Amino acid sequence: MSANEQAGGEAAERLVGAAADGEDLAVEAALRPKDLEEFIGQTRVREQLDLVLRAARARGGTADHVLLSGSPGLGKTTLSMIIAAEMGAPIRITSGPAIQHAGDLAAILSSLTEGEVLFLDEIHRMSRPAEEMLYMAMEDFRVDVVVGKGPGATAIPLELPPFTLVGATTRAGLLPPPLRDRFGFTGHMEFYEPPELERVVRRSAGLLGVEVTAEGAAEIAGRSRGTPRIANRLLRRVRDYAQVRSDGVVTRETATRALAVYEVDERGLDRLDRAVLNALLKLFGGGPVGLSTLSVAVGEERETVEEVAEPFLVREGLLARTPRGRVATPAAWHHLGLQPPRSSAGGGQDGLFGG
Ligand SMILES: Nc1ncnc2c1ncn2[C@@H]1O[C@H](COP(=O)(O)OP(=O)(O)OP(=O)(O)O)[C@@H](O)[C@H]1O
Repeated sequence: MSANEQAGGEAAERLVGAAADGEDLAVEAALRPKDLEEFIGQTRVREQLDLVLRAARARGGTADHVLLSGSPGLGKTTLSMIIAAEMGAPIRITSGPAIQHAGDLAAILSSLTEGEVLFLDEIHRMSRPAEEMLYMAMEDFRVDVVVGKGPGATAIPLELPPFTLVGATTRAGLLPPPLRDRFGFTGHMEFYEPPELERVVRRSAGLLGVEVTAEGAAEIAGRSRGTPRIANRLLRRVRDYAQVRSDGVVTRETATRALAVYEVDERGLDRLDRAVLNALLKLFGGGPVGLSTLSVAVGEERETVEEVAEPFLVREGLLARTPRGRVATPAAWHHLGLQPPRSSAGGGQDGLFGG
């Protein structure tokens, strides 16, 4: 298991981790919007996709291949299902890591029906030979199936029905250009704004039969790190709290109390995030400090700090990665209610953050 996967696994266990955990998988199907109209936010991608799909429908053809990039939990799987639904087509779901041999991909491709949507999650993690087979399949709707080995091996061409590939990746930059170029449309999914997440929370509460006030939804939305999956997960934990400790209604107060129990603060930071900031501010005066030293101080693996905690802290403008080490921003001091020391306030010292 790579450091990346390990960190991803850790993330899945966190209440604010963006990767899906077992409970998410069980309830997500019920919470997924079924068409573009119902899909909240992502205005640009939604409008662009709407045009692509309408045009394909008007031509009576199959939609172009679509690449969706963006962090986990932003709705890539949901959008792929919507694409299939809008095209009135069935969908087949698989992922890059599940396709280790070109033969695995050939088996899937050869069983597709005309117009079917093939959703390939984590497309950047496919094996090289499978990737090369995919180039031809995407462009010419044809694959060469190699039979036999060594000098006697022969390639048997196999015609495929036209299909739509929807590829999803957290890192579009990792895709080889020949693969990227074969997608007719690329949609980049952004993190959601709090009002959009508020709508996600209210919609999900409706589907789960949970009563939520506008303030309650806003409180959960503000702690959801721009991610619908996290918003839905926090909603379920707040619902539990509301059922056990109050009258079942999710208000601002129940949300605040429940998320205090789960150690998710008003900005969506959890125990690990705060431990990193605390160490950086209290032990190292705001930095700069090296990643290894910081990790030892927190009692976590280097990879956990770097891949699980830091990306969100950087995104939130609380921590900066500089050539000299990790540095806290003035916002970090403010968030933890601490006063930056005048002379050694991390970036303030060298004017990185304007003193
Ligand atoms: N725009 C949206 N409106 C409402 N709910 C959404 C939206 N986007 C995502 N969700 C909800 O968030 C959950 C996670 O979405 P989804 O599984 O599509 O994310 P993903 O990007 O495919 O994640 P991963 O990369 O981990 O596979 C789903 O339950 C879905 O209901």
